[in-house]
Amino acid sequence: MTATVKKSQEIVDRLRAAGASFHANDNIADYLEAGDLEDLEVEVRERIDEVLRALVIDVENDPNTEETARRMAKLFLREVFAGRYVPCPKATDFPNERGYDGLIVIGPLQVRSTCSHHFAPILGRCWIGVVPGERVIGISKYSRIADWVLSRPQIQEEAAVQLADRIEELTHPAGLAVHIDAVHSCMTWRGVKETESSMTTTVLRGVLRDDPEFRREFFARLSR
Ligand SMILES: Nc1nc2c(ncn2[C@@H]2O[C@H](COP(=O)(O)OP(=O)(O)OP(=O)(O)O)[C@@H](O)[C@H]2O)c(=O)[nH]1
Repeated sequence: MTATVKKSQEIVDRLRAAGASFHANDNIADYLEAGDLEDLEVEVRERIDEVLRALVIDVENDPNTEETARRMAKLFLREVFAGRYVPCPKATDFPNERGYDGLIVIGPLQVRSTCSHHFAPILGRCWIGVVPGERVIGISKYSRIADWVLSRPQIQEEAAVQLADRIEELTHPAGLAVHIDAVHSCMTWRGVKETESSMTTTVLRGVLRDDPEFRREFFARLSR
């Protein structure tokens, strides 16, 4: 093993010493140091190269796959799983000065994720409903935070709860709804090949869970 191949173990040791969870959909940015991601990218590239060779692909002579390990390392660490390795986007909050107490619905937000089980893409739409409390955040931040939570290996139920938790921590709303409707390519592209099916999940909190009028209004406002 080269020195860089030990980087993941060094980070795992740090996480274990801190008692921190590092499941596929956990964010570990607080435990990374300057230069770690660059070293991890080298390590992941080397290990994926081994996987390609184990798949009996001639990475030395096939011009289409000779750079695939490098591309996949970047894809995982910097793109589709970036939400594991970078901190939550900043969301400035503002006072809800005039006391707006109606429902705000943001969406559909385009969401992209990856299922933890087969690492197959998940593509879908997300709607966020908020009945504000004393503070509000800019509406673009819902999209940024959704992308941060979903850019990890996920299962949809946990993604919806993680997204609701983060919005709740940031804004302490009187009511919150997170609705995701997504197509899982582990079901459409492989396996049962159910090409027409999607999965919907809804997390309801506060008045959006307890008040039937708010709940009805949220579902009525979802644009299909
Ligand atoms: N609950 C839940 N299940 C999911 C999600 N994404 C994928 N799955 C399912 O999780 C299961 C994966 O575990 P296994 O049943 O061990 O996988 P498998 O034998 O390859 O399953 P098949 O897809 O039926 O071929 C599959 O049934 C997937 O369809 C998700 O977000 N939530």
